[in-house]
Amino acid sequence: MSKRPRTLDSFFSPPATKRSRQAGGDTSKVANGETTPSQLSNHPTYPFAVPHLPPEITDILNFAPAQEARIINDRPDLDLLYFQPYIPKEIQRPLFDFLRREFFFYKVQYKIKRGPVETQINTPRYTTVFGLDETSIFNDAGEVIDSATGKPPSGKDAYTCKPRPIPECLDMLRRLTENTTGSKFNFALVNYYASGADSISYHSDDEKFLGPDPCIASFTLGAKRDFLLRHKKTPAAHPSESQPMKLPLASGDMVLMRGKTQSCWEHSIPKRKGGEAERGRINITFRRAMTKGGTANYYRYNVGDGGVFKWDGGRGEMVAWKGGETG
Ligand SMILES: O=C(O)CCC(=O)C(=O)O
Ligand SMILES: [Fe+2]
Repeated sequence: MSKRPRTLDSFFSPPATKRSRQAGGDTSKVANGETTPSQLSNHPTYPFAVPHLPPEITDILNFAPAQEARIINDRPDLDLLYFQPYIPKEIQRPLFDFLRREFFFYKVQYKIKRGPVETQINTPRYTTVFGLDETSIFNDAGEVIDSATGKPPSGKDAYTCKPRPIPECLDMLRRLTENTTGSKFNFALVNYYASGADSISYHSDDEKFLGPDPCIASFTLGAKRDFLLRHKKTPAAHPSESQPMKLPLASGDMVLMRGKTQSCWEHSIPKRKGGEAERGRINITFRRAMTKGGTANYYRYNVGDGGVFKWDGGRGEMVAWKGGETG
């Protein structure tokens, strides 16, 4: 476990002593009815601190997975575990509301060049990311250090992005997922699909920096959305290339994609008109990146260089965060 990123919660958090309710203080109920200031995860790379999950959620999250997994491996090269659900029913909504309210999100834009043609891409969903690949860890002061030498990576080994530790509220789910699956994860990617117009097009998460046959755990909270899977094109033209498999992912569900799923299949969340999708959906994927290239890639495409967005409960939408107040 020495190579896991640290969350620095004890370093930056207020003391855990119980106090009476303070005006404007960040409070959460405890079992005996008293309130205590929420503990916070913070780091110089965060625009604002992220509270720990309240005990009403953690007490029940500890019972996850709520159901045993169904194995889906009856199509060529496909290997999935499908937990319906993984997150217990009582906390699906509170956990969705908490994560949507407390995270900072981004709307990443970038250009791709195919031959002479440059195309502007506007990512059709909100994203955010936390984690650090296997070559480095966070020390107790929150600095990135080389996993082997304990020194800050420098020269050609230095990071050009600013890696962020996984906040405790997500790290608890990461640890549970490691226990359930026996796999290790050092990255958490978060997508927020605000409406049916938000989507992710067909792709596979088969980058070299994840190593061969990566194992990826993918959680749904909030609105149900269809998850489509199709086999990549082959000379044999499998029926699974033209007839995608559809999993209607509901709040609390988790799909573990493993084996040859990434190398041989693609997946997507297509756009949908109206209905439940308008209520918003959070997707969390836990992954394990092996090289610095993975860290650079994940921050480029999930944080980018644009502004911060934060959920505005009054307006019921993500709004550009002005800085200063942490809502
Ligand atoms: O939202 C989902 O369920 C899928 C997200 C996904 O495929 C990705 O982030 O790579
Ligand atoms: Fe994906």
